[in-house]
Amino acid sequence: MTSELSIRGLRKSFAGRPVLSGVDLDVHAGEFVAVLGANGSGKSTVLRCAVGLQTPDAGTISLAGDRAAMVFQQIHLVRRRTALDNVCAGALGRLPLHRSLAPALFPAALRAEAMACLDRVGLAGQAGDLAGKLSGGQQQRVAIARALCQRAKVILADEPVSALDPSAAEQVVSLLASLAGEGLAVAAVLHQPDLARRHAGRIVGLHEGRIVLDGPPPAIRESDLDVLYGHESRTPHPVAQSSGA
Ligand SMILES: Nc1ncnc2c1ncn2[C@@H]1O[C@H](COP(=O)(O)OP(=O)(O)OP(=O)(O)O)[C@@H](O)[C@H]1O
Repeated sequence: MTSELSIRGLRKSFAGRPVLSGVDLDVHAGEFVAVLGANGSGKSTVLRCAVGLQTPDAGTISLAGDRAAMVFQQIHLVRRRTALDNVCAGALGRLPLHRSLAPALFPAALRAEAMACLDRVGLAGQAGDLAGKLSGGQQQRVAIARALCQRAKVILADEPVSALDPSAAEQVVSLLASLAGEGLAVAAVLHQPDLARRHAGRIVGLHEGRIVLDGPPPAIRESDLDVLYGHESRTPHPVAQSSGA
């Protein structure tokens, strides 16, 4: 398995308080990793460092491709633009400036690519709808299509379903799993262990800035999750790293 994202010895402190204390994590092509952990355990900081939104104090982050794309809980679409225009925005960084200034100037090839991305998330039929008129789940799928339009091989999603109802959440997590099935490397911070168990190939648990669980869902015991979320005082029993790391 190819490691598309490789994190080694990641450390980060805020105002002298350690938040990450040496995180090692690989995410491979074709893999959907769910990152679980209590509030404040450092999950978002790992993803934000991986995508370059935070600067680590120490450690290395290696990407096989040239970038990772990020999907957030706050979806950040331009509500008054169509779904298609929003997806095109994922490609703005690689357009010449004069082509990027307004949607009417976007090249036809980009529109076609954005359409294909919308099709991958099951929303080709909503391409012309204003983003602000779509449901929350549809908006998150548009944001995922926008990430696909960045042509990244790694998609990192930070609580992508925390604001969605259970049915939309299921759909979005299932979509992330299917994109991994197409060969992308996908990691998502989730606060829903049941969704992680149903859809992820691997669960990684963070506790006080360290990875303390790492394995396929059947290897993760309920008691391990209890410890992760602070229902028990002992540290979780570590699970062996999945193959290929
Ligand atoms: N930019 C920042 N400045 C100061 N402190 C920060 C910053 N970003 C994160 N922190 C702190 O670092 C700790 C870990 O934050 P992080 O967002 O990574 O945790 P998390 O596991 O994603 O939590 P949650 O589940 O609540 O989103 C928290 O105590 C948070 O307040």
